[in-house]
Amino acid sequence: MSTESLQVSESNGLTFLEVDNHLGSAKISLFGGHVLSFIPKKDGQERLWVSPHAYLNGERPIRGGIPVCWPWFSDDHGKAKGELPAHGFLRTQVWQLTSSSEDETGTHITLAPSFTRAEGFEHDCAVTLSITVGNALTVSLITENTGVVPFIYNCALHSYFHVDHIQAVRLEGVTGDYKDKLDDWAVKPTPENYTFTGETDRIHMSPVEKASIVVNDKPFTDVGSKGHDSLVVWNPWQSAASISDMDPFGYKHMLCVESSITQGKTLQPSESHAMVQTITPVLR
Ligand SMILES: O=P(O)(O)OC[C@H]1O[C@H](O)[C@H](O)[C@@H](O)[C@@H]1O
Repeated sequence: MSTESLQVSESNGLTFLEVDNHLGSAKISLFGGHVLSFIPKKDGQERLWVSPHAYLNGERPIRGGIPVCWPWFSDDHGKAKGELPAHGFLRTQVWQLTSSSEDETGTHITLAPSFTRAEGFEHDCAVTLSITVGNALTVSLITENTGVVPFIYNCALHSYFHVDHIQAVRLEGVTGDYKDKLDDWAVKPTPENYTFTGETDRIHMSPVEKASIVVNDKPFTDVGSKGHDSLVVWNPWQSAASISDMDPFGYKHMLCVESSITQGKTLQPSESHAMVQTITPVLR
């Protein structure tokens, strides 16, 4: 069965899915099950950011787009930092395209990773990434316990959003307290006027359903989340200079707003859970 809005391409040993329908276009790498681009047709403006220095050859996780973090977030795997891969082992493996279809709402794609069991997480489960490219981009990360004992996992859709200039950005809709990774996890109230003037690495513990990225006082991208327990906000600022796949000024054009489960989600046998991020363009 063919899906006319979907083309497959190869480059540097990686396979990409290129989606182009009457509502939007997107590019997805099977390495990492990783969305790289989303351009809604209504305004033709890219919503995601990929570093010009990203490794697009399978050597490293891709810097930008929507990395899939699972079954742990960051280095929260219970071992010493560096002993296991940061953000888990899905973003560095080749995924399979398991289905595709199209209708008037857009193109629907499902992907599955090659394996879900590795050092640090040895449970029976199935993971599916379901992507719809339409007026909005919807990405659902579904985890199912296919075994006979409960397990606990964390995850994130670690989206890098394109912004014209980080100093012209305000994040709206985020409330409650956050844990500040840059200040020994001190708990602080979310600023009322949420702007960016330096390195930022925060786990917001109120699972707000909609955050809005406002650029030059105009809403640009809405980030909807469901099935999450937190929202991570990250910009490396000038420490981007020490990240090998970013350049020193890369931080100016990106903001990570990550729909996340960071407090541990328990799944009983046969239970499944979907964490969903919806990226909706706001027309100017
Ligand atoms: O460099 P990576 O492993 O892709 O992680 C990039 C970033 O991801 C998250 O946002 C974490 O909160 C940050 O502490 C981390 O630096």
